[in-house]
Amino acid sequence: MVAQIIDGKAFAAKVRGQVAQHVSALKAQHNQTPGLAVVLVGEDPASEVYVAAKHKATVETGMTSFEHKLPADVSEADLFALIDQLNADPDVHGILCQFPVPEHLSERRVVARIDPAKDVDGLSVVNAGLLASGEAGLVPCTPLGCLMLLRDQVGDLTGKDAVVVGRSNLFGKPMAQLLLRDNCTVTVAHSRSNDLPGICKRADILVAAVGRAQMVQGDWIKPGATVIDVGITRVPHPEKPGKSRLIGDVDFGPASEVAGAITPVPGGVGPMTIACLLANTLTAACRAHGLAEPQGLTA
Ligand SMILES: Nc1nc(=O)c2c([nH]1)NC[C@@H]1CN(c3ccc(C(=O)N[C@@H](CCC(=O)O)C(=O)O)cc3)C=[N+]21
Repeated sequence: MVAQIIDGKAFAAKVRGQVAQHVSALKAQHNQTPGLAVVLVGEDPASEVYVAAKHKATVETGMTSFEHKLPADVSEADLFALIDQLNADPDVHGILCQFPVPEHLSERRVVARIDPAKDVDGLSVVNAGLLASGEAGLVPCTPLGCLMLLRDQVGDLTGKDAVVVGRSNLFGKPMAQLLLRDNCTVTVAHSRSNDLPGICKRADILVAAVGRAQMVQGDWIKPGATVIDVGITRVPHPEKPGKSRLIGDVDFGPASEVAGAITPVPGGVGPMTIACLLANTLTAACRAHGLAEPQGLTA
Protein backbone atom coordinates (compact mmCIF):
# COMPACT_ATOMS: atom_id res chain seq x y z
CA MET A 1 0.00 0.00 0.00
CA VAL A 2 1.24 3.48 -0.78
CA ALA A 3 -0.02 6.08 1.67
CA GLN A 4 -1.85 9.19 0.72
CA ILE A 5 0.26 12.22 1.69
CA ILE A 6 -1.77 14.61 3.83
CA ASP A 7 -1.09 18.14 2.58
CA GLY A 8 -0.94 20.17 5.79
CA LYS A 9 0.33 23.21 3.96
CA ALA A 10 -2.72 23.35 1.70
CA PHE A 11 -5.10 22.59 4.56
CA ALA A 12 -3.51 25.32 6.68
CA ALA A 13 -3.96 27.79 3.82
CA LYS A 14 -7.65 26.87 3.73
CA VAL A 15 -7.98 27.40 7.49
CA ARG A 16 -6.23 30.77 7.24
CA GLY A 17 -8.65 31.72 4.46
CA GLN A 18 -11.61 30.85 6.70
CA VAL A 19 -10.09 32.90 9.53
CA ALA A 20 -9.61 35.84 7.14
CA GLN A 21 -13.28 35.67 6.09
CA HIS A 22 -14.44 35.76 9.71
CA VAL A 23 -12.05 38.62 10.45
CA SER A 24 -13.39 40.69 7.61
CA ALA A 25 -16.99 40.04 8.73
CA LEU A 26 -16.06 41.01 12.29
CA LYS A 27 -14.63 44.28 11.03
CA ALA A 28 -17.57 45.03 8.73
CA GLN A 29 -20.36 44.08 11.13
CA HIS A 30 -18.89 44.88 14.53
CA ASN A 31 -16.00 47.23 13.83
CA GLN A 32 -13.64 44.92 15.76
CA THR A 33 -10.21 43.71 14.66
CA PRO A 34 -8.69 40.69 16.43
CA GLY A 35 -5.20 41.39 17.75
CA LEU A 36 -2.36 38.97 18.55
CA ALA A 37 0.63 39.96 20.68
CA VAL A 38 3.79 37.87 20.39
CA VAL A 39 6.52 38.26 22.97
CA LEU A 40 10.03 37.13 22.11
CA VAL A 41 12.72 37.08 24.80
CA GLY A 42 16.29 36.98 23.53
CA GLU A 43 17.65 36.32 20.05
CA ASP A 44 17.35 32.61 19.32
CA PRO A 45 17.53 32.42 15.49
CA ALA A 46 14.94 29.63 15.18
CA SER A 47 12.52 31.60 17.38
CA GLU A 48 13.08 34.72 15.27
CA VAL A 49 12.05 32.76 12.17
CA TYR A 50 8.90 31.39 13.84
CA VAL A 51 7.91 34.78 15.22
CA ALA A 52 8.36 36.39 11.80
CA ALA A 53 6.18 33.67 10.24
CA LYS A 54 3.48 34.25 12.86
CA HIS A 55 3.59 38.01 12.29
CA LYS A 56 3.23 37.59 8.51
CA ALA A 57 0.33 35.14 8.82
CA THR A 58 -1.44 37.37 11.36
CA VAL A 59 -1.28 40.42 9.12
CA GLU A 60 -2.32 38.41 6.05
CA THR A 61 -5.55 37.35 7.75
CA GLY A 62 -6.41 40.98 8.50
CA MET A 63 -5.65 40.84 12.21
CA THR A 64 -3.42 43.23 14.11
CA SER A 65 0.00 41.91 15.10
CA PHE A 66 1.85 43.35 18.08
CA GLU A 67 5.46 42.26 18.41
CA HIS A 68 7.43 42.74 21.60
CA LYS A 69 11.12 41.86 21.67
CA LEU A 70 12.82 41.83 25.05
CA PRO A 71 16.53 41.37 25.81
CA ALA A 72 17.69 37.87 26.84
CA ASP A 73 18.50 39.13 30.36
CA VAL A 74 15.11 40.77 30.98
CA SER A 75 13.93 40.32 34.57
CA GLU A 76 10.82 38.33 35.36
CA ALA A 77 9.33 41.52 36.83
CA ASP A 78 9.80 43.44 33.57
CA LEU A 79 8.41 40.56 31.49
CA PHE A 80 5.40 40.29 33.80
CA ALA A 81 4.85 44.05 33.59
CA LEU A 82 4.57 43.69 29.80
CA ILE A 83 2.22 40.70 30.10
CA ASP A 84 0.05 42.63 32.58
CA GLN A 85 -0.13 45.52 30.14
CA LEU A 86 -1.15 43.16 27.30
CA ASN A 87 -3.71 41.45 29.57
CA ALA A 88 -5.30 44.87 30.17
CA ASP A 89 -5.18 46.05 26.54
CA PRO A 90 -8.62 45.71 24.86
CA ASP A 91 -7.01 45.65 21.38
CA VAL A 92 -5.05 42.49 22.30
CA HIS A 93 -7.16 39.31 22.19
CA GLY A 94 -4.35 36.78 22.12
CA ILE A 95 -0.95 36.69 23.84
CA LEU A 96 1.85 34.25 23.05
CA CYS A 97 5.29 34.19 24.62
CA GLN A 98 7.59 32.32 22.27
CA PHE A 99 9.33 29.31 23.82
CA PRO A 100 11.94 28.44 24.84
CA VAL A 101 12.61 31.38 27.16
CA PRO A 102 16.08 31.91 28.69
CA GLU A 103 17.09 29.73 31.66
CA HIS A 104 16.45 32.32 34.38
CA LEU A 105 12.74 32.49 33.44
CA SER A 106 10.10 29.83 34.04
CA GLU A 107 7.75 28.93 31.18
CA ARG A 108 5.20 27.73 33.68
CA ARG A 109 5.20 31.06 35.52
CA VAL A 110 5.08 33.02 32.25
CA VAL A 111 2.04 31.08 31.03
CA ALA A 112 0.36 31.48 34.43
CA ARG A 113 0.70 35.26 34.15
CA ILE A 114 -1.26 35.41 30.86
CA ASP A 115 -5.03 35.96 31.18
CA PRO A 116 -6.50 32.49 30.36
CA ALA A 117 -8.99 34.17 28.00
CA LYS A 118 -6.02 35.48 25.98
CA ASP A 119 -3.85 32.33 26.31
CA VAL A 120 -4.00 31.40 22.61
CA ASP A 121 -1.33 28.73 23.13
CA GLY A 122 -3.89 27.04 25.40
CA LEU A 123 -1.13 26.09 27.83
CA SER A 124 -2.41 27.59 31.06
CA VAL A 125 -3.63 25.38 33.87
CA VAL A 126 -7.09 26.89 33.41
CA ASN A 127 -7.27 25.99 29.73
CA ALA A 128 -5.84 22.50 30.36
CA GLY A 129 -8.52 22.01 33.01
CA LEU A 130 -11.31 23.26 30.76
CA LEU A 131 -10.20 20.84 28.03
CA ALA A 132 -10.00 17.93 30.46
CA SER A 133 -13.49 18.81 31.75
CA GLY A 134 -14.96 19.09 28.27
CA GLU A 135 -15.64 22.81 28.61
CA ALA A 136 -14.93 25.62 26.18
CA GLY A 137 -11.47 27.09 26.65
CA LEU A 138 -8.59 27.65 24.28
CA VAL A 139 -7.02 24.45 22.91
CA PRO A 140 -3.25 24.18 22.24
CA CYS A 141 -2.54 24.96 18.58
CA THR A 142 -0.64 21.85 17.46
CA PRO A 143 -3.14 19.30 18.85
CA LEU A 144 -6.01 21.38 17.44
CA GLY A 145 -4.30 21.35 14.04
CA CYS A 146 -3.83 17.58 14.19
CA LEU A 147 -7.50 17.11 15.12
CA MET A 148 -8.56 19.19 12.12
CA LEU A 149 -6.37 17.11 9.80
CA LEU A 150 -7.72 13.87 11.26
CA ARG A 151 -11.37 14.87 11.01
CA ASP A 152 -10.79 15.90 7.41
CA GLN A 153 -8.92 12.71 6.54
CA VAL A 154 -10.84 10.09 8.51
CA GLY A 155 -14.26 11.68 9.00
CA ASP A 156 -16.02 10.53 12.18
CA LEU A 157 -13.35 9.33 14.63
CA THR A 158 -15.80 7.38 16.81
CA GLY A 159 -14.51 4.00 17.96
CA LYS A 160 -11.08 4.32 16.38
CA ASP A 161 -8.04 3.06 18.24
CA ALA A 162 -5.84 6.13 18.64
CA VAL A 163 -2.31 6.00 20.01
CA VAL A 164 -0.51 9.18 20.99
CA VAL A 165 3.21 8.69 21.52
CA GLY A 166 4.36 11.48 23.85
CA ARG A 167 2.85 12.83 27.06
CA SER A 168 3.84 16.49 27.20
CA ASN A 169 1.52 19.21 28.50
CA LEU A 170 2.23 21.05 25.26
CA PHE A 171 1.07 18.26 22.98
CA GLY A 172 0.50 14.67 24.11
CA LYS A 173 -1.94 15.30 26.94
CA PRO A 174 -4.17 17.79 25.11
CA MET A 175 -4.07 15.62 21.95
CA ALA A 176 -5.30 12.65 23.97
CA GLN A 177 -8.12 14.76 25.44
CA LEU A 178 -9.24 15.90 21.99
CA LEU A 179 -9.25 12.36 20.59
CA LEU A 180 -11.20 11.16 23.62
CA ARG A 181 -13.71 13.95 23.09
CA ASP A 182 -14.16 12.67 19.51
CA ASN A 183 -14.90 9.18 20.88
CA CYS A 184 -11.62 7.45 20.09
CA THR A 185 -10.21 4.72 22.33
CA VAL A 186 -7.06 6.54 23.36
CA THR A 187 -3.72 5.14 24.48
CA VAL A 188 -1.01 7.55 25.60
CA ALA A 189 2.37 5.87 25.15
CA HIS A 190 5.82 7.33 25.68
CA SER A 191 9.52 6.56 25.56
CA ARG A 192 9.29 4.34 28.66
CA SER A 193 6.27 2.30 27.57
CA ASN A 194 6.80 -1.45 27.34
CA ASP A 195 6.55 -2.73 23.77
CA LEU A 196 6.13 0.62 22.05
CA PRO A 197 6.16 -1.00 18.58
CA GLY A 198 3.34 -3.36 19.62
CA ILE A 199 1.25 -0.52 21.04
CA CYS A 200 1.70 1.57 17.89
CA LYS A 201 0.81 -1.37 15.68
CA ARG A 202 -2.71 -1.46 17.17
CA ALA A 203 -3.44 2.12 16.16
CA ASP A 204 -5.94 3.11 13.48
CA ILE A 205 -4.70 6.63 14.24
CA LEU A 206 -1.08 7.02 15.25
CA VAL A 207 0.12 10.41 16.45
CA ALA A 208 3.88 10.57 16.94
CA ALA A 209 5.29 13.28 19.19
CA VAL A 210 8.19 11.52 20.87
CA GLY A 211 10.72 14.19 19.97
CA ARG A 212 13.18 11.69 18.55
CA ALA A 213 13.90 11.84 14.85
CA GLN A 214 12.70 8.87 12.77
CA MET A 215 12.05 6.72 15.83
CA VAL A 216 8.73 5.29 14.63
CA GLN A 217 9.56 2.52 12.18
CA GLY A 218 7.58 1.29 9.20
CA ASP A 219 6.91 -2.08 10.86
CA TRP A 220 5.35 -0.31 13.89
CA ILE A 221 2.44 0.79 11.73
CA LYS A 222 -0.85 -1.03 11.17
CA PRO A 223 -1.51 -1.34 7.44
CA GLY A 224 -3.88 1.41 6.36
CA ALA A 225 -3.46 3.50 9.53
CA THR A 226 -3.54 7.29 9.50
CA VAL A 227 -0.21 8.60 10.76
CA ILE A 228 0.31 12.13 12.07
CA ASP A 229 3.95 13.13 12.54
CA VAL A 230 4.39 15.97 15.03
CA GLY A 231 8.18 15.77 15.29
CA ILE A 232 10.39 18.56 13.99
CA THR A 233 14.10 17.92 14.41
CA ARG A 234 16.44 20.24 12.57
CA VAL A 235 19.51 18.45 11.19
CA PRO A 236 22.35 19.57 8.91
CA HIS A 237 21.36 19.20 5.28
CA PRO A 238 22.96 16.06 3.78
CA GLU A 239 23.83 17.76 0.50
CA LYS A 240 23.86 21.51 1.13
CA PRO A 241 26.63 22.53 3.59
CA GLY A 242 25.57 25.23 6.07
CA LYS A 243 21.86 24.51 5.44
CA SER A 244 19.51 22.50 7.60
CA ARG A 245 16.48 20.34 6.98
CA LEU A 246 13.61 19.16 9.14
CA ILE A 247 12.85 15.54 9.90
CA GLY A 248 9.93 14.02 11.74
CA ASP A 249 9.53 11.38 14.44
CA VAL A 250 8.42 8.83 11.83
CA ASP A 251 10.73 7.08 9.41
CA PHE A 252 8.76 8.47 6.50
CA GLY A 253 9.87 6.31 3.57
CA PRO A 254 9.10 2.87 5.04
CA ALA A 255 6.07 4.21 6.95
CA SER A 256 4.49 5.56 3.79
CA GLU A 257 4.55 2.07 2.30
CA VAL A 258 2.37 0.74 5.11
CA ALA A 259 0.14 3.60 6.26
CA GLY A 260 -3.11 4.58 4.58
CA ALA A 261 -2.35 8.26 4.97
CA ILE A 262 0.57 10.16 6.50
CA THR A 263 1.65 13.74 7.14
CA PRO A 264 5.04 14.77 5.76
CA VAL A 265 7.67 16.88 7.58
CA PRO A 266 7.87 19.66 6.61
CA GLY A 267 4.49 20.52 5.12
CA GLY A 268 2.30 18.52 7.52
CA VAL A 269 1.51 19.52 11.07
CA GLY A 270 3.83 22.58 11.29
CA PRO A 271 1.78 24.91 9.09
CA MET A 272 -1.39 23.87 10.95
CA THR A 273 0.12 25.10 14.22
CA ILE A 274 0.28 28.66 12.94
CA ALA A 275 -3.15 28.45 11.29
CA CYS A 276 -4.65 27.31 14.62
CA LEU A 277 -2.92 30.13 16.48
CA LEU A 278 -4.83 32.52 14.23
CA ALA A 279 -8.04 30.52 14.70
CA ASN A 280 -7.60 30.71 18.49
CA THR A 281 -7.00 34.47 18.32
CA LEU A 282 -10.23 34.87 16.34
CA THR A 283 -12.10 32.69 18.84
CA ALA A 284 -10.72 34.73 21.75
CA ALA A 285 -11.75 37.98 20.04
CA CYS A 286 -15.29 36.72 19.38
CA ARG A 287 -15.67 35.69 23.02
CA ALA A 288 -14.21 39.00 24.26
CA HIS A 289 -16.92 40.84 22.34
CA GLY A 290 -19.73 38.44 23.23
CA LEU A 291 -20.12 37.25 19.64
CA ALA A 292 -20.81 33.77 18.25
CA GLU A 293 -17.70 31.63 17.86
CA PRO A 294 -16.51 30.69 14.37
CA GLN A 295 -17.80 27.27 13.31
CA GLY A 296 -15.25 24.61 12.36
CA LEU A 297 -12.29 26.51 13.78
CA THR A 298 -12.57 25.29 17.36
CA ALA A 299 -12.49 21.80 18.84
N1 LIG B 1 4.70 29.72 22.83
C1 LIG B 1 5.01 28.95 21.79
N2 LIG B 1 4.02 28.49 20.99
C2 LIG B 1 4.32 27.72 19.89
O1 LIG B 1 3.40 27.27 19.17
C3 LIG B 1 5.68 27.42 19.61
C4 LIG B 1 6.67 27.93 20.47
N3 LIG B 1 6.31 28.69 21.54
N4 LIG B 1 7.98 27.66 20.25
C5 LIG B 1 8.41 26.89 19.12
C6 LIG B 1 7.35 25.92 18.65
C7 LIG B 1 7.54 25.41 17.24
N5 LIG B 1 6.40 25.88 16.47
C8 LIG B 1 6.25 25.69 15.10
C9 LIG B 1 5.37 26.42 14.33
C10 LIG B 1 5.30 26.26 12.96
C11 LIG B 1 6.11 25.36 12.30
C12 LIG B 1 6.07 25.25 10.83
O2 LIG B 1 5.32 25.94 10.16
N6 LIG B 1 6.88 24.37 10.23
C13 LIG B 1 6.97 24.18 8.80
C14 LIG B 1 8.38 24.37 8.26
C15 LIG B 1 9.12 25.53 8.75
C16 LIG B 1 10.60 25.43 8.39
O3 LIG B 1 10.92 24.99 7.29
O4 LIG B 1 11.41 25.80 9.25
C17 LIG B 1 6.58 22.77 8.43
O5 LIG B 1 6.64 21.89 9.27
O6 LIG B 1 6.21 22.57 7.27
C18 LIG B 1 6.98 24.61 13.06
C19 LIG B 1 7.04 24.77 14.43
C20 LIG B 1 5.60 26.62 17.29
N7 LIG B 1 6.08 26.65 18.53
